[in-house]
Amino acid sequence: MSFTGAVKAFGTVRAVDGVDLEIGRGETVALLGRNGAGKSTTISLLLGLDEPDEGTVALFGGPPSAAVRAGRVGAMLQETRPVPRVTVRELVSFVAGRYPAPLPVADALELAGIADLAGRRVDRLSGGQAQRVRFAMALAGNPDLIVLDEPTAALDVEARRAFWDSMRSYARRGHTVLFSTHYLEEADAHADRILVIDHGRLVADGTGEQLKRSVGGNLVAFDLAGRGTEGLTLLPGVVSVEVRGDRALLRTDDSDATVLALAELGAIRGLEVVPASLDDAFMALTSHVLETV
Ligand SMILES: Nc1ncnc2c1ncn2[C@@H]1O[C@H](COP(=O)(O)OP(=O)(O)OP(=O)(O)O)[C@@H](O)[C@H]1O
Repeated sequence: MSFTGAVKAFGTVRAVDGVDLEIGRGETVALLGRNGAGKSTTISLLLGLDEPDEGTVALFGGPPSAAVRAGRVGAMLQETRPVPRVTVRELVSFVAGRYPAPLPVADALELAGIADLAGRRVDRLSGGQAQRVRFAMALAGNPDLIVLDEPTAALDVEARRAFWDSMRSYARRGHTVLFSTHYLEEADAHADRILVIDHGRLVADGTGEQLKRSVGGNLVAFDLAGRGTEGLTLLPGVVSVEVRGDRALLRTDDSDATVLALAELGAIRGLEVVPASLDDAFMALTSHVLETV
């Protein structure tokens, strides 16, 4: 699949703002971003539910709508209205029947971990169960590509684990998987490749390790104790500055130099130096340097 200079705007909001992207067959890719970053809009373009205002989006070498019509794509989107009075098995069978070479329904239910719910009515399921039914619907056609928009949003820890196991088994069969998430840990644990999107732009593309390395370093935190944040971005080593309550968090690629400079300023109350975590890496990629508060 590819995006070439893709733009999608809603009024003045550029939800997708010039994205260039290639994803190969068999990759498991996470689309990572905060609320409103542009993940769902990217997915809509990919599925042909929306047209780009500029640029192009291609899926299996043609327009997304053609790939979807040919049954090559399965999707699990955030909002799907429950269909009353049908059972899980009926619903998944119905979806499978619209594809040229579907999985046996029992396999789709098994893969999604809901074999035991087959006879239950879909409008009487818990949020987590309904989520897994949507996953079974996405798998049902045995598509080459499966697209999952925040697939674990309604799941508890146990169900999440089961979900990722299922997703992995599906990916191991050689299928391409693209999922969106807010959680870097999830992306790192379950994707070969992470695309970080912020304000509609791709700000990083690589493995979890690569992301950590590219924005690594340390975090130096201290109590502001009422002082301002002016000039902190200019201190040696400092890459970005964030303020949480009365604490300043400086991301630095030279913590020794940063700490020495802070000491000279007398700004060492509650000083801490910790290695940047994956979450810090994500913050650094998607938060903007604060000059002042
Ligand atoms: N149909 C629409 N009309 C107007 N604005 C929209 C529409 N769809 C999305 N937007 C705006 O485009 C931006 C990107 O939204 P999008 O839903 O793609 O983000 P997201 O990363 O999926 O967020 P979330 O994690 O909250 O689902 C947001 O500012 C959103 O308000």
